[in-house]
Amino acid sequence: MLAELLGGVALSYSVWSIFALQQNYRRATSMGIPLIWLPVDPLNVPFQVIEPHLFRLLDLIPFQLPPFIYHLRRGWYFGDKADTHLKHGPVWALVTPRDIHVHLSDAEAIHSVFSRRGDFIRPQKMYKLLEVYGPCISTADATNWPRHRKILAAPFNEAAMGYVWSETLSQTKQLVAAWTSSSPAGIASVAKDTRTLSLNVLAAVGFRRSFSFRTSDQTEAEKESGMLSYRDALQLVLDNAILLMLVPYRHLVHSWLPISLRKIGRAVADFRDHMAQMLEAETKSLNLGEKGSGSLMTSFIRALDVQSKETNSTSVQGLSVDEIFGNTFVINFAGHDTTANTLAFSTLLLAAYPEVQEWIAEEVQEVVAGIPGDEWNYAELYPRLPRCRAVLFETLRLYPPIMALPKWTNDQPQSLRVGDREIIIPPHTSVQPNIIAVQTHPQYWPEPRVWKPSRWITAPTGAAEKEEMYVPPRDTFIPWSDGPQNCLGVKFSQVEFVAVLVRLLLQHRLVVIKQRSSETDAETTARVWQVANECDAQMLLRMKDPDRVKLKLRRVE
Ligand code: HEM
Repeated sequence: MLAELLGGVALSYSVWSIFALQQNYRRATSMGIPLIWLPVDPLNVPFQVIEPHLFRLLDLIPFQLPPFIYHLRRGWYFGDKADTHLKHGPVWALVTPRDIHVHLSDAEAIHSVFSRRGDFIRPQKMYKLLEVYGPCISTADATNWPRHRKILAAPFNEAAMGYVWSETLSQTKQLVAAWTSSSPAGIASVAKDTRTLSLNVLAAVGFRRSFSFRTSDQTEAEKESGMLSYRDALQLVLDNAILLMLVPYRHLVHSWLPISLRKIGRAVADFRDHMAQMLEAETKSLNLGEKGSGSLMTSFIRALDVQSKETNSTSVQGLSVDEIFGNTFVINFAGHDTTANTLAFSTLLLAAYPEVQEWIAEEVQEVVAGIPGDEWNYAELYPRLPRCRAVLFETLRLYPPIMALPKWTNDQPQSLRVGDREIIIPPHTSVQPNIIAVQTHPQYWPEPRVWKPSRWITAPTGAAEKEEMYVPPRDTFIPWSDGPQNCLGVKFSQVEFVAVLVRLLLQHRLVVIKQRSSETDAETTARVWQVANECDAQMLLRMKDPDRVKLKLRRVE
């Protein structure tokens, strides 16, 4: 009986799929671009659940599978780079029973999509899952997004960047101390340590919660007033973000649940309590006419104030308490693993290429020469470190945390110029600027697959200080997106990254621990390269197993 029922469901689903696929294919044909059909949509949730298991089986099949299988694998963008665009051109589409997904690698067409916010909209329904604590900038509709953006952007100013700089230097100093005293087997986990560093910087800068650095082997949870500390609660929340996006946290506190799930539920509740306490303390301080802590929270509460003062106004101007909580979470979510993963990729690559470390150290030594560490001034030093920024840019070019951005046409057909053609994209169609493709396209980048930070420095003069950053053609480098809805943390992540490199490489070098004494330098480099390029994409691009490479930090005189 059950088998018959399941068979019936499968048959109905197949019939519907064939019918819907045919309809979408007909709609897509009107664009006159190359089309690749898929039997199931990559965004189909049940498919997403079975996808990793399915591919574990498919990978065992010894003969060639039909070509469409390739685009069903999650994170296919990373291995593909610009290959599908080189085969089919700057615009092509995947057609599925559910939708049409247009992919773009033409920089000018991408620019047009980013600039026309009302024509190519952010699919806010897809982002709804981010509302763990409340509505936020990423889920706001077209009317509300400018209000969120204005309030959130205000505190990302130069004063805050100075704080990012000094806090990162202090965190990295502690990281260097921990790494130089690691066991002969090497640093336990570079990737976990860069996550800790990134979280500590966010907590301090965003929310004035300062924590000392601790390595991945120091696992004991800290308590604050009987709750998990701000950092531990947030870490657990972010580590389990995908689960929390699927299961509301109020369902994770029941006593009959396994302790591991209840712990997550507790952490979410504790983090909410921390936010409520911060809100109360900041409100009190502002009501007393004080300046507040100067954190993001201070800024948000000022916005809350605007709203309550304007009760006669019909239009909402500030943020509600739920929106403050929602945005606090989303800033942590958006700023944590993006930066941490980029630091992890760069650390491994720098270790694999000692000559790049020397190149960076040369710049750092020239710039900070004779200035004591506690007087390294952000405004003076940061602009004079283009080589450090070059390492960040080159890493993001090859390893962008978000590989393609989902945009959607509104309820009207949209015309888009791609090269010398004008195409008409049907309403409600997914249009994806293919970030990794445009950043690795040989039309824009020579030796596109080579990690070469020096490509970002123009007219090297030999004197590191006189060098300038290369500015690539518009929208050929877009890891932070572009246009009005670009990343709010662009400068934040750049300042943090540069400060890490300055502190790390001024007097130390990263060294890969050889697997055997006969391993040559070329073999070591190839091994690290392989680990850095075995990636998966859960929500963001990340290395599958970075700890397979063991590093140590050596002091140089
Ligand atoms: C290397 C580091 C980073 C990368 C590559 C990155 C990338 C991106 C991208 C591609 C978007 C656009 C997403 C979309 O349109 O769907 C975005 C948005 C955003 N990012 Fe970042 N990000 C980074 C670091 C940060 C940091 C450090 C923060 C905050 C401290 C941050 C906060 C945000 C916020 C709030 C948005 C939403 C902006 C809006 O909707 O108006 N990001 N980021």
